[in-house]
Amino acid sequence: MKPLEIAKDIYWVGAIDWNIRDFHGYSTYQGTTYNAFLIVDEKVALIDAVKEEFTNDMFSRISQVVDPSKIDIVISNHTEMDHSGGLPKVMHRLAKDTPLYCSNNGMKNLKAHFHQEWNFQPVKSGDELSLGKRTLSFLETRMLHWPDSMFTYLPSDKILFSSDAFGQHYASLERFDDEVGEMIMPHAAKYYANILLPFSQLVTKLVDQVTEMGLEINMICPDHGILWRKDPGKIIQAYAEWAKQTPKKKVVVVYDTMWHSTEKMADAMVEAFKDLGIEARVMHIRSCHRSEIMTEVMDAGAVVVGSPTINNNMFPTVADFLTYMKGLKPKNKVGGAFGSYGWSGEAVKQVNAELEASGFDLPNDPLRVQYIPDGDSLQACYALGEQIGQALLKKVE
Ligand SMILES: Cc1cc2nc3c(=O)[nH]c(=O)nc-3n(C[C@H](O)[C@H](O)[C@H](O)COP(=O)(O)O)c2cc1C
Repeated sequence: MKPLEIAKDIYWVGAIDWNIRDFHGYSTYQGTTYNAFLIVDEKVALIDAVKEEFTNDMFSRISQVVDPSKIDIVISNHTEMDHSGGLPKVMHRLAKDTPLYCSNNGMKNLKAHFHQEWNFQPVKSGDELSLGKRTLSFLETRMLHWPDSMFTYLPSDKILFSSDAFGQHYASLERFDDEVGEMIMPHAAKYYANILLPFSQLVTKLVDQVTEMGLEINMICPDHGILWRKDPGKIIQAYAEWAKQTPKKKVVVVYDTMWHSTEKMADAMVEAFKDLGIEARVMHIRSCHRSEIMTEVMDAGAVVVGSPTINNNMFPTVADFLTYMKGLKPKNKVGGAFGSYGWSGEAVKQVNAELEASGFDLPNDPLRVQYIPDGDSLQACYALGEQIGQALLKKVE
C-alpha cells in the first residue's frame, strides 16, 4: 500500500475499493477508488479522506510519507461519507485544535454527520491558505453535487482537487488518464449521467466561470478514479458538452415484461426506428442496471418506456426506473409509453403521466395492447415508433 507522488511533495494517499458493486444504487462493476491527497510543505495538509472502512489503508500510505499525527491541516471538499467517513479517525489522531477547512455548508453538514466540535474553519470562494511555500485557494461549487461541495486549487502546481466532479467509478492500479487511455471516458460519462446530470446548468456556469478566471490547470484530481494530467481540458470539454444535453438521433427503448408481450411491442417499434435510420438501444430493465440505462439516456433524443399491467399498476421495476430517471432531470427528450395488459390496463397511462411529469415531449397518446399483440397491434406499435421517430428527427434537425 504505497503512496504515489503525483507532483513534487504531493501524494495520492487514497484507497482502492476493488469489490464494491453497488454504490448507493449505482452499479460499480469495476469498483472505485477514494482519492485523498497529502501536501507536504512547512505545514502538512490532507485533502479529503476515504470511506470509513478504508481509513487504515489511507493511514498506511500517509505513514510512508509522514507520521499521520503530524498532519497540520485537514481540508474537506465534500461531506459525503465516501470522503468524510474516515475523518473522525483522522481528527482523533491529531492535536485537538487542528483546523478543518471546508465550506460553510460543509461545516453544517459535517456537524450533522459526526456531531463533533472540531476546529472548523469555513472558507468561501477566493479564500487562500498558505502552507509555507505553497498557497491553496478555494472555490465553492455549491450543489455540484451537494450544498457543501468545493474545489481546492493549488496555483503553484496548477492542480485542481475537484472533489466528485470529473470523477469515475473505476478501480485500477493505474492512477492517471495517460496510463489507461480512452477507455476511461465511458466511465466518466456514466458518472456524469448518474451524479451530475440534474445539475447541468450549474456545470455550464462553472465551466464558464473557470474559463473566465483563466484558471490554469495541469492536473485535475477528482475524489474517484483516475487523475487527469495528460489533457485535463478534455474532461472539462466533455462536461461542457454533456451539460448541454444536446439530443442525438438515438432512442432508448426501456421495458419490462412478464410473458414477452410488451417485449414484442418494443421489437415492432425498434423496426420503425431502424427504418428511419435512428440508432436504438433496447434495454430490458431486469437485465440492465438503472445506472447503465441512464448513461444511454443522457445523449438520446427519445426514451420510450414499456410496462405490462400488474395488479392495477405499472411493473415495479419500471416504477423504479422512472423514479430514478425523474430525479436526474434529463432534458430535451421525446417520450412515449406502451405496454400489454389483460383486463384493466392502468400501467401505460401511469408511465405516460410519469414521463409528462419528468418534462418529456409526448407527441403521441400511449399505446396499450390486450394480451399478446397480433399483426394489427404490431402494426400499431410500428406506427407509434414511426411517429416518435419523426418527432425525434424534427428535434435534432
Ligand atoms: C400477477 C399478474 C397480475 C396482473 N394484473 C393485471 C391487472 O391488474 N390488470 C390488467 O390489466 N392486467 C393484469 N395482468 C395481465 C397482464 O398485464 C397481461 O398478461 C399482459 O399481457 C402481460 O404482458 P407482458 O407479457 O409484457 O408481461 C396481470 C398478470 C399477472 C401475471
